[in-house]
Amino acid sequence: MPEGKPNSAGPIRVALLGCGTVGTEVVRLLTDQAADLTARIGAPVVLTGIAVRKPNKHREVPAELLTTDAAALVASDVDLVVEVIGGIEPARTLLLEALRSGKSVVTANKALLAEHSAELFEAADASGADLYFEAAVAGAIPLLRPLRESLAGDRITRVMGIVNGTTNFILSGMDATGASYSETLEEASRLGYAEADPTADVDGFDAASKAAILASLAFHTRVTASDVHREGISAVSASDIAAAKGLGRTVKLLAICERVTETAEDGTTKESVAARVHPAMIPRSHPLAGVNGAFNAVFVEADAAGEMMFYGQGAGGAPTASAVLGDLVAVARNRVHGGRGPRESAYAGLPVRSIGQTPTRYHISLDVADRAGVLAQVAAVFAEHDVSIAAVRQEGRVDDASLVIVTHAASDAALRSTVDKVGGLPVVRDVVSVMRVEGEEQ
Ligand SMILES: NC(=O)C1=CN([C@@H]2O[C@H](COP(=O)(O)OP(=O)(O)OC[C@H]3O[C@@H](n4cnc5c(N)ncnc54)[C@H](O)[C@@H]3O)[C@@H](O)[C@H]2O)C=CC1
Ligand SMILES: N[C@@H](CC=O)C(=O)O
Ligand code: NA
Repeated sequence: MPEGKPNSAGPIRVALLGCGTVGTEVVRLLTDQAADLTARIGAPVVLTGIAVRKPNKHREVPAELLTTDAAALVASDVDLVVEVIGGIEPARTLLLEALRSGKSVVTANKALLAEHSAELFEAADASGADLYFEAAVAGAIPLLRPLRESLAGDRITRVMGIVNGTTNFILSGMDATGASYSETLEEASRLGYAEADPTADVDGFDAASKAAILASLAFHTRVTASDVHREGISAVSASDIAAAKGLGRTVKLLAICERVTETAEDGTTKESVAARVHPAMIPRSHPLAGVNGAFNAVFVEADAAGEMMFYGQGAGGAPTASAVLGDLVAVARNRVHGGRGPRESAYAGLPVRSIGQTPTRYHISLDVADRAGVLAQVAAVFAEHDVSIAAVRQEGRVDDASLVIVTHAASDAALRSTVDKVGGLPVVRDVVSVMRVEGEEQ
């Protein structure tokens, strides 16, 4: 259907690709809320087929709609394709096919969007179809629509928060009850929070994809997952959590997307963007410290609006399906009444900086010999590498002591070589914990 042309012909015909945790809930909401959806859209929604891989698996969905031929379903007479399969292929090929033939797409697939949004948007533009993906970042929380639409008149400078429910569930469990990493991960999978391969969660790939999507929207620049510095939580130990607690902090996996403005000597300014995902210690008084379980929370800072916080359920079948349905209604309304949602906006084309160019603060906890001069030796190594110390705490025990150091902002490379050298000092028994620090005054 050409762009903007209203569909007064009848119902909105929808194909659903995938029927796992999210897909099942999408079908439930479409069924339970059919009358309200019809009233809100101005036309009934008809689910014409559900593409699955295992048709004999028990599901609470109409069996007669199931098909294993996703390509044929996409090629059939539908207005809208909802994709909740996940992963790159076959989702990419199916959605390109749908968009090229003028069918609008709603997807929750952050992995795909963080790698292939350019070709997906190109295909959507060529046919005048819509591409909506609110569920792809922070589950139920309306975040992408505010960035794409509500804040389109402002200048966003920073987007920072917790965007992965599984890792937040694990870290808050470790912090609150000392629960083990593996037990909590199993529970997160059972509750439908984790990705099909939970490595995507714990190694930070999922959060990095989300950071790429957020940075692209916030800074009108194409940022892909490979542009995002990524560290997961698999190296976060019970000692890190204990060290954080001892300092009135907690550990969270953060996604941080920043607009960086540098002023040259001649007064000219140069802008770039930086995006990173890593565990960080934050003060327990910080609003993100109280975000527990599978909840997500994201701060957005913009020049005119100031600071905003978006909070809610970031994972799980029903919360994610809520976001999918919201997009489905928006796209269906566009079909019924004419018009089209926003296109990709990558006009700014800002360069993306590497983490090496983005200084951060660090917490380092060392087991050291309890003897005079240890602090001086350790401090000398920091000075030698130009890593400035902001605070030091030393606690003596009978024959050894712990030394906790918090640095001022330092580059990743400088910090790594400092820690390597400090770890080799004869007076240092063990480097107990090294972690970035966020959310405090510099
Ligand atoms: N579970 C959650 O909390 C959230 C998930 N998402 C995203 O939503 C998407 C779906 O996630 P879940 O429902 O949790 O995953 P899931 O693994 O529970 O469901 C995916 C389903 O797709 C099926 N599938 C795989 N290949 C297929 C194919 N070729 N044709 C038809 N079906 C196929 C699988 O058998 C599975 O049943 C993913 O992109 C995920 O990243 C986004 C936000 C939250
Ligand atoms: N696996 C993801 C699901 C939602 O995006 C998460 O844990 O956040
Ligand atoms: Na969302």
